[in-house]
Amino acid sequence: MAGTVCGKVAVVGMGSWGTAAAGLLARNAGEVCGWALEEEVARGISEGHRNPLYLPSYELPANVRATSSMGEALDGADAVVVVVPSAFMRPTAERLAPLLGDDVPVCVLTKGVEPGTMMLMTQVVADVCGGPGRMACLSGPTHAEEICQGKPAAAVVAAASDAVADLFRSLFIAPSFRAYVSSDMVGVEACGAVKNVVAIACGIARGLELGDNTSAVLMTRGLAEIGRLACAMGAEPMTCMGLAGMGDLATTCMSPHSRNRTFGAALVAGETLDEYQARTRMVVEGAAAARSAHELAGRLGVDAPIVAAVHAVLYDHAPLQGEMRRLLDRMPYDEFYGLGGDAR
Ligand SMILES: NC(=O)C1=CN([C@@H]2O[C@H](COP(=O)(O)OP(=O)(O)OC[C@H]3O[C@@H](n4cnc5c(N)ncnc54)[C@H](O)[C@@H]3O)[C@@H](O)[C@H]2O)C=CC1
Ligand SMILES: O=C(CO)COP(=O)(O)O
Repeated sequence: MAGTVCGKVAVVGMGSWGTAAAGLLARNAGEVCGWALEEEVARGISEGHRNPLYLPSYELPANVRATSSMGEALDGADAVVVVVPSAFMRPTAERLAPLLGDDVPVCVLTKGVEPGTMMLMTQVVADVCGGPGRMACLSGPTHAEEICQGKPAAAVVAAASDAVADLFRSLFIAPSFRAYVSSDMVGVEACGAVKNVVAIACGIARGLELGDNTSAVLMTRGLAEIGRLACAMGAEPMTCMGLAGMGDLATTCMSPHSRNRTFGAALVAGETLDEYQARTRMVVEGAAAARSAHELAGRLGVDAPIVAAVHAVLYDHAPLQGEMRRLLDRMPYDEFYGLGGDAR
């Protein structure tokens, strides 16, 4: 029944995931008000209950509206969900800061690492808006296209405060959407950012028609790499085995809905990142994450060969086949090296 958890939730960013998330939240909040960059999106949702640019076939519940005024979206909100692409997180947080009440809880759905600072997305928002204790993140295998169709899915809400995690769990839970809880914010966010890089590698392999064994190897060794990086950042190892790690890696590497995987295949066909993003209007977070994850791996002394290969292809003009060859030519060491296995 609408409105049982809280009165108003603001959703900042009405792209694909913001739109689908608003539909979930509308079951448990009295009112959901989205902030959309595009006037046309705000109008389409408020007047016709559809987002004309992202997932236009999805009819939003009647208690969802949208505005291009951040002040109007935030006015009287009991909770805020932020879901703009990672590149716009800091400027968006700067707009949010003067409008956000001191104790209003904030849940970030964006996946990425800020270049330069190497902050995770909740850390960026807390850095600008203050109140790290009110922050949460939600991550997992949640392609917006399938959430809108009511197909079963699940995610994990991580927060330092149990009360904040419980609030967002209650806000997101729906008959076909399960929301688990965790206190490992670093683990959940690190997994969500780095799996997008592995998905680009899987897309490249698919474009090169390398077959299902290759995809499975990239996913499995990618998960080991995610584990090494996330743990070096302070994550709990088990988080990588969960919805934000293995779960999201699987859907992003296998699903035709994945922008990261599709972009990898498009690269093989000769399309550039800018061309792909302009054509689809959608964000490929793994491209930016490849830069940050590669730099983080260097800073933390973590072996991350798949991230390095994607980085080389995207930013050093390295040939795709050559990077694949380089990965294959590496000496295989202990399968769980860096994760409790021997250093041999
Ligand atoms: N689409 C999905 O199924 C899922 C997406 N995510 C994550 O959610 C985040 C947002 O992605 P999507 O909702 O898919 O977006 P999208 O790719 O569908 O749309 C792009 C979004 O960027 C916004 N935008 C463009 N320029 C902007 C600016 N200057 N300032 C603020 N916003 C601007 C657009 O208004 C639009 O909302 C990403 O981090 C993505 O990885 C996470 C889970 C699922
Ligand atoms: O994070 C996602 C699914 O959980 C979205 O992945 P893509 O950005 O590759 O579509």
